[in-house]
Amino acid sequence: MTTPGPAAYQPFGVRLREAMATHGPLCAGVDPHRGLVESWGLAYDLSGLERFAMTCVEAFAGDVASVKPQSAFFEVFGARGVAVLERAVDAFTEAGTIVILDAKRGDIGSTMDAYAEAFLGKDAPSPADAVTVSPYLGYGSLRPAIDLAGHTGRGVFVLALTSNPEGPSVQHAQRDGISVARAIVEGAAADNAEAASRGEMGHVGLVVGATIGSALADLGIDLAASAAPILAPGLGAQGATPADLRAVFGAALPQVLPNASRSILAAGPDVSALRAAAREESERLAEMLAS
Ligand SMILES: O=C(O)c1cc(=O)[nH]c(=O)n1[C@@H]1O[C@H](COP(=O)(O)O)[C@@H](O)[C@H]1O
Repeated sequence: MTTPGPAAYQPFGVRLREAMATHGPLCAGVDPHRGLVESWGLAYDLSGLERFAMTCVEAFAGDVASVKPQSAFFEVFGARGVAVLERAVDAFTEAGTIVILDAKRGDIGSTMDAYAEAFLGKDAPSPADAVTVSPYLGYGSLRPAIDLAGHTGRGVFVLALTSNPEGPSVQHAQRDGISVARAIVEGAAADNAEAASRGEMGHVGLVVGATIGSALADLGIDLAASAAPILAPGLGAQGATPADLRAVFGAALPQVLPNASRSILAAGPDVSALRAAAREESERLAEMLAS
């Protein structure tokens, strides 16, 4: 039997909706780039990494709807870096802040099963509320993570239309007149259908960059109908603005978690300044959504 995770309380989409209503939609990135760590006056070593991560915990925990630690910047320090990541994830979780771990995993189903257990399972060392996953071994290969997340009140965010310029070469490619990205969105919509029938967001989220311009319309993609929470990176450092969100997402805007990392983290290392930067951005985004 699967030991209930947060599902004992509420499904992921419901928890996320509540957190966004309370704090605004911003998902604050925790990306300890070397340049940022050094600009905070910290050494780029394990102690600097820990200080950076824990400053983010102090600034963001309980103040934003969700955070997204980028695993790569912790993995670069080996097992001890991953231990710092785990401490940060645990601290955010303890404060009730939703953690979307940006690990972008994806593999054949049997291996995906192990990744799912590692990040979302009952015995995971520091389970996240959701994890980013790559569907480029086929959407169906993600089944173990999608199902485990559903059973434990957690979520996945499936890459659909990424913010990088190389993305369209794969994601816009078509088979039988349907783009790869549209097939992924339709997969998520099918997995979220039950939640959608209750008027809720589902547990299968999608990653759609705020930088993609008119791609949704061009590819005939209906994100609103997917009932997917939509993680939208690309604000700030990658050039997208809050105004772009409205143009890109249209009717799906209420499902969008705009993500910004470097543009907010640049306000550190002062905890109050960092917290204020995140709050201001989240308020600006909430106002934009309401207008
Ligand atoms: O999955 C992601 O979060 C992601 C997908 C994508 O299409 N583009 C993208 O930038 N990201 C991540 O979002 C964050 C963006 O950081 P900033 O550009 O500093 O705001 C990084 O952690 C990226 O790895």
